Parts: sequence; structure tokens; C-alpha cells
Amino acid sequence: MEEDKRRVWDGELSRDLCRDLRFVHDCLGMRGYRARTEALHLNHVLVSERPHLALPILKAREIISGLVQDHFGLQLNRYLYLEWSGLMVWLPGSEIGWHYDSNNEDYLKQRVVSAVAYLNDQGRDFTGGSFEFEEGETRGVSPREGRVVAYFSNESNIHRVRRVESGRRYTLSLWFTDQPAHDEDAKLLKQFPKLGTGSSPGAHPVPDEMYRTEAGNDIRMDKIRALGFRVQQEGATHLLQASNGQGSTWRCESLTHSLIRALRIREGGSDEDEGGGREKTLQSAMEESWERSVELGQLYVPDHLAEHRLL
Ligand SMILES: O=C(O)CCC(=O)C(=O)O
Ligand SMILES: [Fe+2]
Repeated sequence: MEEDKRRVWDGELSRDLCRDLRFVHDCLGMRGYRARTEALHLNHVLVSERPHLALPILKAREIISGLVQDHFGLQLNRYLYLEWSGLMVWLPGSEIGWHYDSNNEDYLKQRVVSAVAYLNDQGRDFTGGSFEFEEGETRGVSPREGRVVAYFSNESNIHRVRRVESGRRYTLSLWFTDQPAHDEDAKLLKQFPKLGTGSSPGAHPVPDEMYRTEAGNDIRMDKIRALGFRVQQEGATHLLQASNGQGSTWRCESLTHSLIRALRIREGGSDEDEGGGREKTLQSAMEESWERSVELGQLYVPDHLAEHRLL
């Protein structure tokens, strides 16, 4: 039955969670591995200056993994491990032709189920960018905030993404595998055993090269400008100011920090005290979550995450 091999859910990811996920991408997103895309692998959030920005990704992963176990894991009578988790933004001109996900390259053979969560709305936030299966009743899926599509990654689900015409199309892509050797959780825990204790953040800096756009600019600088700000470097300090030079100047410790501040000012209409209460709560939630995760051998998400909203 078609329903067995692919499935669409609505309303499983809340609007708030989708908004936080878009914010995480805007803060830390890098140039993508496909033309005219941006990408942010979970791994890169964990090594960033703000590892707690991983919290909404961990939450969304947990929700989607539950749906995938119930629908696909039960059919196969197997546990499905997360194999790869990442945020993606599809810019105008991006598209992907007919393909199936376990067949691009040899290194993708272990993928059993694919899941894509849409984080904003086609028609309102971007145009183009429909998802289509090659055959079947449920052929077209229009991206909509909170909608999740999941399907077997093999040749029974050949699909494509139509060209994005305008705007930014935000997704969270997850792949699942039945092979424990490809378990993403185990790999991340092994790679960052001490995350949150102060030793890991910044310990594996991402090279600037990964922020370079196809036009040769720094993606963070482009975003800061688009938000109506400019940055001047003074020694190790970055000074953030409105582009017209009027109003406050914010002292920031890095380009990424400047971007996060600019985003917060634009989102909330005012500056968020980054060293203040909320930031600390989020950091300790992340540390606690990581400590539990190391004990469990599996990424653990705090229950009361609603109190840990980023925005
Ligand atoms: O973003 C989508 O709708 C699907 C993306 C896709 O097919 C892929 O990444 O393999
Ligand atoms: Fe695909």
C-alpha cells in the first residue's frame, strides 16, 4: 500500500519550534553542499560558540523519530537510528531532479527512511520549491510550516524538488538507518564527550571558508547587512551598529556573535542581554542534556523544553 511507503503529518512540530529552528539556521547556517543552498549540520551547531542552539534540533529530532519508528520501524520490525540531521535553506534557483536518497553515492546506501520537515510556507515565504514523487496518489507535497513528509529512501520513492523561484525555503532533513554503525547519536557523543563543560565549544572552529558564498562574500556579513547593520573590527572586538551609523554600538566577541545580536534585535525589537538569565538557562539545559546523553549513549532532550524557547 502506498500509505505504507510514504507518509505526511501536519501539526506535529509547533509554530514556535519551527520559528526557533529557522532562527538557529539564521544564526549559524553555512554554505550548503548543493548549489544555491545553505546548510547547518547538527555537528556544526554542537561545535559552535552557542552549542545550546542545538536544543530545538534535538527536540524536533525526537518528535520526528517517534513518528518514523511508529510508522516505518514497526513495518520493518527494526529500530531506526538517526543517521544525519541538518537544517537546510533552499535559495532562489535551487532544485533537485528525480532521484532516490539511498542511491546518490555508495556512502548513502545505509539510509532506510528519509524525513523532511518544512519550516515555512510555500506561497507566503517563498515560491516554487514543491516536493513531488514520480508516481502515486500522494504525488505532490506543498511545503508548509510544521508539515513532515517521510518515505522509504529506496527506489520505490523517486522524487524531486521543483526550482525555488523566490524567498528562502527552510527545511530540517533527517535520515534514518537500521545499522548501528551509522548511528549519529553514538558518533556525536564519541566526538564531543565533554560538550558543555567549557572545553568543547570553540574547540573545533569551523573554517571561515565554510561561510563563503558562491559570490565570494561571508554569509554572516551578508546577513548582517541585510538586517540593516554594519560591523567594524577593532582588534578582537566586533562593533555592531545600524548601517546609518545612528543609535547604539554593540561590542561583540565574533562575527557570529554580531549576527546573533543583529537577529535578536530585529526579532525582538530590542537587544537581548546575551550574558543574562535566559542565555544561562539555555546553556545549563544543554549541559544537563549532554551529561544525561553521555550516560544513556543516546541524545537526550530535556522534557521541559517549552521553557527553553530561543525566541
Ligand atoms: O527538501 C525537500 O523537500 C526534499 C529534499 C531531498 O529530496 C533531498 O535532500 O534528498
Ligand atoms: Fe531526496
